[in-house]
Amino acid sequence: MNTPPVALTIAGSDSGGGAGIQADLTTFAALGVHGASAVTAITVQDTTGVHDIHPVPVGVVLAQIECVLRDLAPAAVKVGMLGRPELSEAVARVAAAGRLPRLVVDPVLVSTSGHSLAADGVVATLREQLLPHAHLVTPNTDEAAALLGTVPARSVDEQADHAGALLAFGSRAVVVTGGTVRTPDGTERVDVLAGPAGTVVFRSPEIATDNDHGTGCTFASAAAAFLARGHTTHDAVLSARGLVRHALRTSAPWRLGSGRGPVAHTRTTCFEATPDPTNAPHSQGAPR
Ligand SMILES: Nc1ncnc2c1ncn2[C@@H]1O[C@H](COP(=O)(O)OP(=O)(O)OP(=O)(O)O)[C@@H](O)[C@H]1O
Ligand SMILES: Cc1ncc(COP(=O)(O)O)c(N)n1
Repeated sequence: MNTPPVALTIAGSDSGGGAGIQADLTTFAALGVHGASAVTAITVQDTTGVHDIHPVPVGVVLAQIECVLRDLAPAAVKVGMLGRPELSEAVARVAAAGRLPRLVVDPVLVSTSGHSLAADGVVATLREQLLPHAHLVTPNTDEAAALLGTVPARSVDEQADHAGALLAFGSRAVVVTGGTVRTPDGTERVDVLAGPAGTVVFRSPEIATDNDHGTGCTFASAAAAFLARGHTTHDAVLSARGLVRHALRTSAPWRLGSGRGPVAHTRTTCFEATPDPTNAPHSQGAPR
């Protein structure tokens, strides 16, 4: 049996298992990637919300990162909740030293349940210190607006403008997720990828579900896992969308918890076997 590629997630723990480290590790496992982790914070969290946050000391987070980098040589790294500007700065220093390969940055600021997951100053340190070293940045429309100091995109064109504007902070590619467009046939979900070779718009029908806690973490960690497996940025984004859509469809009828339930990370192993005609890019010019 071949040795699996390794991916490292630097993220917070979600005790409810829907987002954060728990979503990342189950997603890595579903994609045949060995998952290593550096826990940045322990959140007291369930499907109804975030009830408390206990930050892990910066030195302890760095020690976890160091020993994983030394021993396991990850092929890709995903960064989620950092929570504090001093931790963003510390992780950015490791990235600036060129030690975080194929770095996927999910700029986690607020949970689906509406709780702040980032203190003042995190937006500025992400933008100025971490983003320049990222291979791919995966903000949703609200996070993109916060990073740009503007209001969330209201159209696909504005979403594409925001993705392009975020590229100016120095990352190789940016995908702004979570746009919605109403058509005569219903609502579509739109993600816009901008990179060195142009802009690609992905549009697919919305999947009706209350179980969407953790979509952003699952998307970003799936993209990191596909990059670790050698996919191009465009193909990693396309496949990550496919995985999230499969997870949303599978869990749509489930009832887990009394709030917004988690997507079905555990049922994503065979999603590649099922071609998904609803997941295709709308325009060409893919970043490589
Ligand atoms: N109801 C849905 N139907 C189809 N696709 C969805 C739905 N909800 C989210 N997605 C997709 O999930 C992926 C993650 O994007 P999303 O914008 O939800 O991240 P996020 O807001 O950061 O998530 P989180 O809730 O974890 O913060 C994107 O590809 C997005 O299009
Ligand atoms: C530890 C942690 N990391 C990230 C999120 C964001 O995910 P969501 O927006 O789905 O709540 C979260 N809720 N908790």
